[in-house]
Amino acid sequence: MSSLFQLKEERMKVDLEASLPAGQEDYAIQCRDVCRSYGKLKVLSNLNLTVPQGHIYGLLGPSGCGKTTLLKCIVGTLKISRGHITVLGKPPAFPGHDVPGKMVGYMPQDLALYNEFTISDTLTFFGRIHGLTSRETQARMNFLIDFLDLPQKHSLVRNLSGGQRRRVSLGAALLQNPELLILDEPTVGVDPVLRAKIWQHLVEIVKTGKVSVIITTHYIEEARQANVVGLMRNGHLLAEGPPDATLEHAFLQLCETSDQIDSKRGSSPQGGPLENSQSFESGRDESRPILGVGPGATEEVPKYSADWKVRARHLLPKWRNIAALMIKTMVRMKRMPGSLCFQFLLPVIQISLICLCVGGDPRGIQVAVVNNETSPSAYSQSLLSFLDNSSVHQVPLSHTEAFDGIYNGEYWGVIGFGKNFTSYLTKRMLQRQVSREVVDGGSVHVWLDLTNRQIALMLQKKLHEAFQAFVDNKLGSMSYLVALPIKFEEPIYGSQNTDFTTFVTPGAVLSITFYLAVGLTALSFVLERKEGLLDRCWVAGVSSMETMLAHLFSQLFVISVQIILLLLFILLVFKMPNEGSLVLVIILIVLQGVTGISFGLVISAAIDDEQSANQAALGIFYPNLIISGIIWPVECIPYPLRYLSLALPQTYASEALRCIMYRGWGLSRMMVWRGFAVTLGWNTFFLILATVILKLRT
Ligand SMILES: Nc1ncnc2c1ncn2[C@@H]1O[C@H](COP(=O)(O)OP(=O)(O)OP(=O)(O)O)[C@@H](O)[C@H]1O
Repeated sequence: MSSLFQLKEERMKVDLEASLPAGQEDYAIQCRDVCRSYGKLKVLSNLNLTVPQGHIYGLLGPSGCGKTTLLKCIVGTLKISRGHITVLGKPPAFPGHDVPGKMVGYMPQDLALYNEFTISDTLTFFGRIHGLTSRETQARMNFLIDFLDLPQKHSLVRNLSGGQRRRVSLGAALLQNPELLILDEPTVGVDPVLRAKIWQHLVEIVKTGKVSVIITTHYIEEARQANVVGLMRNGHLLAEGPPDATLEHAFLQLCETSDQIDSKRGSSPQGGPLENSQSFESGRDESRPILGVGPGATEEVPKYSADWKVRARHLLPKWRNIAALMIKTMVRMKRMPGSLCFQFLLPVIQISLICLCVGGDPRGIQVAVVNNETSPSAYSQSLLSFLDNSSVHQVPLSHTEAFDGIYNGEYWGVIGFGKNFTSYLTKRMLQRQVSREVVDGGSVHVWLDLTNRQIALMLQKKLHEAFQAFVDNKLGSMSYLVALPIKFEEPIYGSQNTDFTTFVTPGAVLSITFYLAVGLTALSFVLERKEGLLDRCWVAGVSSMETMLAHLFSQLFVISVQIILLLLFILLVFKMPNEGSLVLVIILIVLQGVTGISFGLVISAAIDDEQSANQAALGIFYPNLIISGIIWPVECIPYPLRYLSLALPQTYASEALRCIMYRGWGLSRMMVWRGFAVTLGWNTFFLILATVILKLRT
């Protein structure tokens, strides 16, 4: 076995050295001592690989050996923990270098296509990102549709078969005629005739010497058409060299050897299978492939540094990419009208339900009335006639029936009048000194079921209002003698009829806008990341900043429509007062929406799957809603928790919105600008946090 390897090693070394020039710039890809782990799992271990310029490099290896991980490191979507990678002469993501960008065509293993797009939309989108003119895109599209045997260009991706989708994905990678093609299993699920055609195309384009290809495949017969083949196992390259008839045999033998070694390592007490990598063959450096060492494996990797101006330009967002992403979002919205209507109407439905169901006066409350006065002209009858009938439903009963009823939960209160109520009340007005019995007999007696505080408070309020109306209308000039010695003057702000709905609405508007923005952002980003779309756009040259800005601008459009509908409803339909500047109201709500978007970005940066993202969004929903003083005033929150409440994004913002709408205040008031300042502070914090998490997680 070892003699076979030695023989092959020497022959392949000669082949490669004969066919490849030695300059650094002649390598499309160079990987030197590359290591990458997922947590404790070491996936790439001191891997060395060289893709010569103008060659097809076939990467073979059993499932799970790290091929996809290696390709992700090469395109730069994953950072390596150690080692060096150069792609077309520079490290991936080097400032001013078009990798990621139009120099690479990347076909990821996941299909990474927008399901709501047509084939034409898909290719147009990637054409825009690569800066192709519409004529160039159209010409390439016609060629690719014909070459890849794709259905009508107006067919929706979601209606295509698995193989057709894979071909569209390959088409997107080939679109801009890149210098380097990185293809992760492009021929899975493709019929043999088309597979042969794809390989023929790859062979043709590399013949120009300007295009290089690295391709992973499980089909050994395909790999024979590559110029160089790399055999990978357990995170390192076992062999690298030109393919020949014994390739399959060698590969199987290498895998078997590696299996035996793995089982020996597995039984050793020292860590996982890849940790002890020195003993593959005694005395052999495992970072060097057995069958051949790609040219330049031992070369020093040069240090790369970029001018600060190039770095600064590299960081600036490209409007072309932002526009392409925004058009993409608009096209997707157009293709999902149901979802768009839901996004527009949901806030209106929510706020309408709040205005209709929260904070209003209870209606039709059953109250037992025990009136021991029988005369129709008695004061008790007159007083009861002033009681608001829509809220309080009076049920005349005997004393026993009334108390049986309230104990059985049939009535919320009992209103009782003594048989001398009228004469005692008159005495209270006319006589200078009255006995306790007269005061007691001239009072309305009320027994309440206080288990429902809102109903009890409403009954008290309605009785006070009825008594005041009775005193004002029936007792004439002497009325002041029985009036309460407390007088509420005209309110400074608000009106006598202000109900709890008025308090709740501004906070509710802010929290609805905030949470919808959180949910939609987190969900769309998590799904796009899960489906590999974010990575694919990134490899096409779209930066995280451009993705975030494009999402922000598109989402602002949705938020604007939501806010217009919300304000129309609360101001015109539910007649909420607005004494202040409508512009300030709109700006504050929009800023809260942006805070929601930035928080959604944090969730999507930190979390990979939609279930966990949903849990995170739901997990903070109720605590934040309750502690922010939206449903119930902050003044009721116990102290340690109140400090937390004041730090939350919606507490001061809700207060500011109430001050603008109900007090007519402007930005010169601390309670107003504080709401804006806290909102902007949270915005900045969330955006920085999302960027940091994204950077740490690549
Ligand atoms: N995001 C991740 N988090 C943790 N482990 C991962 C992650 N992605 C891949 N792995 C693990 O890394 C190892 C290599 O995976 P990779 O996808 O690179 O293999 P592969 O050679 O491309 O396999 P296949 O041929 O089946 O596509 C596997 O053990 C896999 O479970």
